[in-house]
Amino acid sequence: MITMDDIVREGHPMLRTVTKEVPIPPTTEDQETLKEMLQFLKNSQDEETAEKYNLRPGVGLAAPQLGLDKRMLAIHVEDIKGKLHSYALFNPKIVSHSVEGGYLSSGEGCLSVDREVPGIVPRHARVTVKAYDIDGNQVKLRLKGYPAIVIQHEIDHLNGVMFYDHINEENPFHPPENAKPVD
Ligand SMILES: O=CN(O)C[C@@H](CC1CCCC1)C(=O)N1NCCC[C@H]1C(=O)Nc1ccccn1
Ligand code: NI
Repeated sequence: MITMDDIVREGHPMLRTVTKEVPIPPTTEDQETLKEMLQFLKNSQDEETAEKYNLRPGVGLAAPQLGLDKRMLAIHVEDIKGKLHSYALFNPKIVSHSVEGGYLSSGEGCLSVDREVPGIVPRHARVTVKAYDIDGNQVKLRLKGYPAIVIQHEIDHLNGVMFYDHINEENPFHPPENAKPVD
C-alpha cells in the first residue's frame, strides 16, 4: 500500500518534470499503480486507517508525487453538495475551461510540501477534461467547484507546476479579477 514514505517532497526533481503520457491500453502495472493511488486517498480519508498508517488526509494524488514520470492522477473528493467525485485517470488533458476564475478561500497545500504557503491560488472555475479511465476507455469530465480545483492541482503536478507558483507575490491574498471562491 502507498504510505507517506512513498510521497516525494519539495526538492525532488520529479516535482519539476513534465511527465510522459502512458501507453493506452494501459499496462497491468500502470493499472495497478493507479488503483493504489486511489486506494491511498480512500485510506487517508478513513480516520482509523489514516491513524494506523500515519497518513495525511488527501483529496488528490499525481504519479510524480510517487517519483513516477507518468501522466496519471487520482482524485477522491466530495463537492459542496456532498456528491463524491472519485476518478483514476491516465493522460488527462484540460480541453476547455471557463473564463471565470475560481479559488479555495483558504488557499492550498500539497502532500509534497511540508510547510504552509499562504495565499490565494487562482484557477479556472470550471474545466472540461478528456482522459482515459483505468480500463483505457476515453472519458470526458466537466467539473466545477472544489473537484475542479483539485483536478487542476493534480494536472499541474503532471506539468511540474506547484500550487505556490500561482500565488501573487505582491499581494498573496488579492483575489484575482473575475474569480470567485468555490467554497
Ligand atoms: O497533489 C495532491 N496533493 O498534494 C494533495 C492535496 C490536494 C489538494 C490541495 C488543494 C487542492 C487539492 C491535499 O489533499 N491536501 N493538501 C495538503 C494537506 C491537506 C490535503 C487536503 O486538502 N486534504 C483534505 C481536504 C479535504 C478533505 C480531506 N482531506
Ligand atoms: Ni499536490
